[in-house]
Order: sequence, then structure tokens, then C-alpha cells
Amino acid sequence: MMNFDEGAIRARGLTVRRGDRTVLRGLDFAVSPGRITGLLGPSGCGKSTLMRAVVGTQAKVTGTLDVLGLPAGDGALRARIGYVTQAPSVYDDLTVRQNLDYFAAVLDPGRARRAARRETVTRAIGDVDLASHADSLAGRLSGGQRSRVSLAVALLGTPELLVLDEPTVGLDPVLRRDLWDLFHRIAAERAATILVSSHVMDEAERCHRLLLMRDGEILADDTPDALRARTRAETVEAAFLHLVDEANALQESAR
Ligand SMILES: Nc1ncnc2c1ncn2[C@@H]1O[C@H](COP(=O)(O)OP(=O)(O)OP(=O)(O)O)[C@@H](O)[C@H]1O
Repeated sequence: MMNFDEGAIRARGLTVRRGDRTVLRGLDFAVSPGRITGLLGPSGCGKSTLMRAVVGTQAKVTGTLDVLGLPAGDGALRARIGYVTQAPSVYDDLTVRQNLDYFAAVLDPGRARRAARRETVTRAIGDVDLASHADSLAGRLSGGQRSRVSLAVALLGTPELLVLDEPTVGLDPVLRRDLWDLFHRIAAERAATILVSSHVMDEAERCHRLLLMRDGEILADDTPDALRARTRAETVEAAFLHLVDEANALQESAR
């Protein structure tokens, strides 16, 4: 376990209700600063809800949740966090550069900031490897390219924390590999903390640390190596299944 007090994200008793259901049940965890933490688990286990709580857009959150030393949702965090939702949020009738110019103007407004914004936009386009498509309409891009435009938007403010909700869903293996290389570059070069969700277990192997979730609870919080060693499994997927079986057996014996 990492030192809880040093966590870029720290949760104690984090509980979220959606409608009449409790979808996160008293979670305790910390996310290491400057590392890539994978949030993995089956569809519906609560990954997006946890991310929404971290970025401050989720209602009915109880317990303690600190992000970069401030309570989640604090206004001062807005410029320090980049959030990419599952659906790419880009304007189809604008080019890649126009999309980024627009979001950059929202983040850093004013005529005096024009040159700085141009530089930031060009850097973000380069970061996601879309320089050759900078003047293409977003609506004419492939799904993977559109996801990368969304990621570029999140990178505009040079965030200390990036929260990425299933950024590789629907992408081919080459694009997935390229995006993961990019996440590693961002974490290494900018010392950014990345919380990234996926339900593809092979992506777990690319994370420094993992939070494995099931049914609104955290089954494990560890490195991929430690998880495999602890469960004597060859892959993180096998380790996850082992932990699920263990949790089911515990539940059964408690009945
Ligand atoms: N608006 C809502 N009202 C009530 N319940 C909701 C709402 N949105 C999601 N839920 C429930 O909350 C639970 C967690 O959903 P969440 O989207 O966080 O899961 P997830 O792990 O991100 O799933 P996926 O991998 O499919 O995106 C699910 O059981 C879902 O049915």
C-alpha cells in the first residue's frame, strides 16, 4: 500500500447514491501522485461514478474525498484537472485546431493571451499526434482521432491530474498502444497523475497501480506485479477472477 497521506486522491468512506441505489459503498483508497492508476472492473461496477465524484460532477457523495489536497469539487481544482468523458466532447463542424482554439479561449481568455494560446494549442495537437489533421473537420475524423481531440482538450491547461474515462474503448490495438504510450509520456514528462478506467484487463498491465472494482466496492489496490504474485496468477485478468471468487466465497460463508 502507498502512504495514504501522500495520495493525489484520498478517499475515506466514499459513498455515492444514484437514484435509489448505492453505487459506491464506503470506499477507502489513495491514488499515487505522478503515476498511472488503472480503475478496472466490469461494466456497471461504478468506475464512471467514482471518476465523476473525483472531478466534482457527481451528486449525493458522502464520506471524505480529497483531490490534490482540496475537497473534490473545489473551484480551485478546475484548472488543475483534465477530464475526458466516455463520449468525445468535440464540435463536428469545427476543425481540430478550431475546437482547441475555442476551449483554449474559455480556459485562458483575452486578446493579450492570443499568442500563448496558439502555442498551447499547437503543443496539445502535437501531444496527441494530430498535427497532420489539424485543419480537418472533427466530424470527418475516425473514432480514435476524435477521442484524441478530446484528450488534447483535456491537456490544454497542463493539468496535474488527468481523469480519463475509458479513453481506448472501440480503438484498434495500434491506436490503443499509441494512446498508452502517450499516457506514459505525460506521466513521466509532466509528473502528472493519471486515473484511467478500462474494462479491458490487458490494459491493466500497462498501469503502475490498479484499483480493481466490483459492484461498488474495491477488491484490490495494488501494483500489477503484486496482484499477480499474491494470487499466483499469470495475468491481471486471472488475478481479478481469483479475487472475485474469493469475495464470493466470503459472502457465501457469511450467509
Ligand atoms: N443516472 C443514473 N441513475 C441511477 N443509476 C445510475 C445512473 N447512472 C448510472 N447508474 C447506475 O450506477 C451504477 C454504476 O454506473 P457507472 O456508470 O459508474 O459504471 P461503470 O463501471 O462506469 O460502467 P461502464 O463500464 O459500463 O461505463 C450502475 O449500476 C448504473 O446502473
